Amino acid sequence: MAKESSNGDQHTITRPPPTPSPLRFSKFFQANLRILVTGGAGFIGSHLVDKLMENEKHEVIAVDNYFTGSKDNLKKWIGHPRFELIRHDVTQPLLVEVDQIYHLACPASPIFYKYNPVKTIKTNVIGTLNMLGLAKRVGARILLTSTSEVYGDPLEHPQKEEYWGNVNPIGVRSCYDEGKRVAETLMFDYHRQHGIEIRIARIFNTYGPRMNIDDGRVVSNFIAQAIRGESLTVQAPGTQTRSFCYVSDMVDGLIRLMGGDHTGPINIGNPGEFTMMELAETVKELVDPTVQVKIVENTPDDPRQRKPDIAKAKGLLGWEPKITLREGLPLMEDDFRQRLAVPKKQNN
Ligand SMILES: NC(=O)c1ccc[n+]([C@@H]2O[C@H](COP(=O)([O-])OP(=O)(O)OC[C@H]3O[C@@H](n4cnc5c(N)ncnc54)[C@H](O)[C@@H]3O)[C@@H](O)[C@H]2O)c1
Ligand SMILES: O=C(O)[C@H]1O[C@H](OP(=O)(O)OP(=O)(O)OC[C@H]2O[C@@H](n3ccc(=O)[nH]c3=O)[C@H](O)[C@@H]2O)[C@H](O)[C@@H](O)[C@@H]1O
Repeated sequence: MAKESSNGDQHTITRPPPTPSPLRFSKFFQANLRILVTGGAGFIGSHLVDKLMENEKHEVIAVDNYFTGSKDNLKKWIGHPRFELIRHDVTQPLLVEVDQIYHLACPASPIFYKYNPVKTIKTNVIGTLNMLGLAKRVGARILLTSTSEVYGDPLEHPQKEEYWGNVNPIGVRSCYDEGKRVAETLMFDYHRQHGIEIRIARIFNTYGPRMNIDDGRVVSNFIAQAIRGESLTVQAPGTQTRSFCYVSDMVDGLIRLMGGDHTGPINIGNPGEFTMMELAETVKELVDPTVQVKIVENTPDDPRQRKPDIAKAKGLLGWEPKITLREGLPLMEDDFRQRLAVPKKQNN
């Protein structure tokens, strides 16, 4: 049986999806949807859990090894009858009965994914294989949170989903960007070979409350530095660009992608593009105009520019971001001030 994929593109399915068990089949119509979120104790994962739990017809299972995530992010759900938290490493097989899988587990900040690159690539490859095996066994739909880093240091700008990327296969970032590229390949191979229902989101830089204060990513670094009265560390040359998406917009995009008819990959991100120097100046203006900005050394293979083309997300999912950077940064500042116990000065 050959059928076109839901995107109407060249991806051919060779087998129909596995039939859900009779109990789960009836549940689709009568009872709760059981949803697994891997990496559920992390930054995006915990916001996604919050949103999924708002629907009383959802049961949510969060799985995490707490490498970069924390139980604290999920504390309001622990003990809730529709919620379950499992300490588990996705590089090991997982046996649960679920209807949907949001597969987020993977360290995302460059300083963390470079800390143990072999573990990062195992998480991307073996972790994704395990979650696809689970999806195959139970007939669940699975969504992978891939990344704009699959475009590497892009030679096309803005980046469309059709662009194949410019990625260093042996660099210090490869455990992450090549790891996610293999994860995407595995998703499509399971889709074509076994008929698994897949969804792939290519996420562009996302920020918001609950990021680790010492996460190392640029927005969390600048906000924490400005609150502490330290210099903002702009990595040279400072003209490199990124496009920043607020976390509630991201979660909305992921849920629409999971619920829709399109496999993706689909870019989910905010097309507003800023140089790192512009970002530093904006944080300085909003948080503390007296802090200094200093140029520090950069790390190898840092992409020079990044901006999503979101025509597919708009057209196929009816999604576009709502929160601008100037609206999102103060929401993150409030959260960081609370956690750092540094109230805003009256004259700021
Ligand atoms: N935030 C972004 O800007 C961004 C951009 C592109 C893609 N993504 C992707 O989104 C997902 C979530 O990113 P995030 O920003 O929330 O990062 P995060 O580090 O806060 O969350 C990742 C979570 O995965 C968990 N984890 C890591 N390895 C694991 C393993 N082997 N087994 C089980 N759990 C494991 C961590 O403990 C953490 O809770 C990641 O897949 C990341 O690649 C994020
Ligand atoms: O969106 C994505 O696809 C990827 O984006 C980020 O990777 P990166 O853009 O390198 O994120 P940051 O570490 O926040 O760096 C962004 C830019 O800020 C600069 N930077 C970083 C930190 C800092 O203190 N100062 C600074 O100028 C970096 O040189 C870089 O140019 C995420 O960390 C990845 O998980 C994600 O997959």
